[in-house]
Amino acid sequence: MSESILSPGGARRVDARLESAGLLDLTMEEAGRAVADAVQASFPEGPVLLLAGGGANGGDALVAARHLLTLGRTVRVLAQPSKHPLTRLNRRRLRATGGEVQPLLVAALRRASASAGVLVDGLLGTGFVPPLRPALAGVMGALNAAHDAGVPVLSIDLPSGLDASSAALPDLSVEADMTVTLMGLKAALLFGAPATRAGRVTLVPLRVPPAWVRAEALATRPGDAEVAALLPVRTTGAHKGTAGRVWVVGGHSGTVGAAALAGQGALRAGAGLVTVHSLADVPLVTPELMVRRHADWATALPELHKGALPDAVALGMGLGPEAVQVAREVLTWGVPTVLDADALSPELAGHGHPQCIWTPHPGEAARLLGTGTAQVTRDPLAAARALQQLLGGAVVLKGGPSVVASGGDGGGSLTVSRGGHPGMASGGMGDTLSGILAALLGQGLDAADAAVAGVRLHARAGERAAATHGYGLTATDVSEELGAAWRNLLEL
Ligand SMILES: NC(=O)C1=CN([C@@H]2O[C@H](COP(=O)(O)OP(=O)(O)OC[C@H]3O[C@@H](n4cnc5c(N)ncnc54)[C@H](OP(=O)(O)O)[C@@H]3O)[C@@H](O)[C@H]2O)[C@@H](O)CC1
Ligand SMILES: Nc1ncnc2c1ncn2[C@@H]1O[C@H](COP(=O)(O)OP(=O)(O)O)[C@@H](O)[C@H]1O
Repeated sequence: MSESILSPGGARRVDARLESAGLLDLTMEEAGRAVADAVQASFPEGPVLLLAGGGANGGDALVAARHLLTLGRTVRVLAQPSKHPLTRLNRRRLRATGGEVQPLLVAALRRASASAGVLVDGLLGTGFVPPLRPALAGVMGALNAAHDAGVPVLSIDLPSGLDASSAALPDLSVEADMTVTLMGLKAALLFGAPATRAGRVTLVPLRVPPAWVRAEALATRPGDAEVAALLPVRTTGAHKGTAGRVWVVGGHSGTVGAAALAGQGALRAGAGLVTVHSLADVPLVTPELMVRRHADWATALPELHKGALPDAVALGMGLGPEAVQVAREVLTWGVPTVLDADALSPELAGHGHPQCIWTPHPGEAARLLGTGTAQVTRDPLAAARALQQLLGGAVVLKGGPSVVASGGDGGGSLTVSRGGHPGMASGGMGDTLSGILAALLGQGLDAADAAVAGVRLHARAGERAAATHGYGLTATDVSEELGAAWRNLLEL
């Protein structure tokens, strides 16, 4: 199922709608109950120590405490004073059902955590506005010390101290083993170092009208069944000429492998016929690949243009200094084109067309946007959107996970890919992706669908290959798993 990614502002606007419908109390009840169920399922032993901040995140913790009491757990709650009406109401409800609430003091936290079976972090959620005030810094330090001493930590909505919409790690944040996030995912749970603070993330969608959440979503994360529905389907009469003819334009002295890997990726992603065009000698990594060596691009490109054009092109992988010039000319053909590596230049802005897919990693994205890599990785969703506006077509901002931005009416769409594996951080992995994307374009998908499906296929193949090769994963290993990955997606 597709999941929404919410900004703090978006979450607040949904809350406001719930409040005006008189439903916010019920939603907090549902959230707190889901937290209690998660504690019960994942940390069934020992006393539960809950820390409640003054906002609704603390309110969720107080509701959870009440449900845990009714489940027979030993519960201890340390809470900050609160002005939030629902949080105050739930503090009264907890007391009325026999629960005790004590002030949130560092010394009390240290004492209580020594015997706790699990610590529930309900200090700060999406309402946190950095920088952290010193009073809570001591509490969070003691909480992290308890975690380091072996007490498992479950965070509500997101680890306290993280800015929900940022992939930059603050100086101090809670380190959780598990995060129960509510209504939608948060960027901080998906990208960069903050995501590593969250532990295992479980999304509790809450029974909120889905249209309210969708209307506020920054981006979505499609489920595998939705991705599978995008994949091309062949009739029994399919032949190599109808399964997509792909050209790879790339390779240069010293980087010929890049073009070969893209060709291999295209073949394994179902392209009927794949030809690598290069000025260098490209290794025939697989005999099914066709390779044409040209003397120079100035002669080769007009000649190629006179003949039958392919269904898709992947361009730029190891292509070298002439990449921009070559890309400019190939883009005039109007053929669906993937632009990668050396073809990712700001000089090409305005030269693309709607059936282009641009595939920068964060360093290339920074070069395209005229900014720094840190700025791209701090907010990959904003960077992907800005790249799409600059370049048009679809943009894949690569990473773990990758973001796909595409244009269209109503501002286009942003999606975040699932899965992948850190073993995919090895040279050539992006070349394989370019070949996959070109293969999907060649089989008739439009740029937006090819980007979403291709990125997931690549990630799934990476997961499969990593099960055998771990961190020793190569791009070739990933290519070899593409057929099985495709079948996996269809079987879900
Ligand atoms: N529909 C949903 O998704 C639902 C969401 N729900 C939950 O609501 C949560 C959002 O709640 P929220 O808006 O009340 O904010 P929250 O995260 O508790 O933070 C506010 C508290 O933090 C404090 N504080 C702020 N900045 C600070 C700083 N720099 N340093 C120190 N303190 C700081 C601030 O203090 P104050 O400024 O008031 O003095 C106040 O006490 C959300 O994450 C989810 O858990 C559920 O209830 C069910 C429905
Ligand atoms: N930690 C990770 N988790 C998931 N995918 C990853 C990870 N690291 C790299 N990848 C994927 O591997 C590919 C690397 O691309 P790129 O950096 O362009 O490699 P190259 O230029 O060597 O071909 C991208 O598709 C990226 O999403």
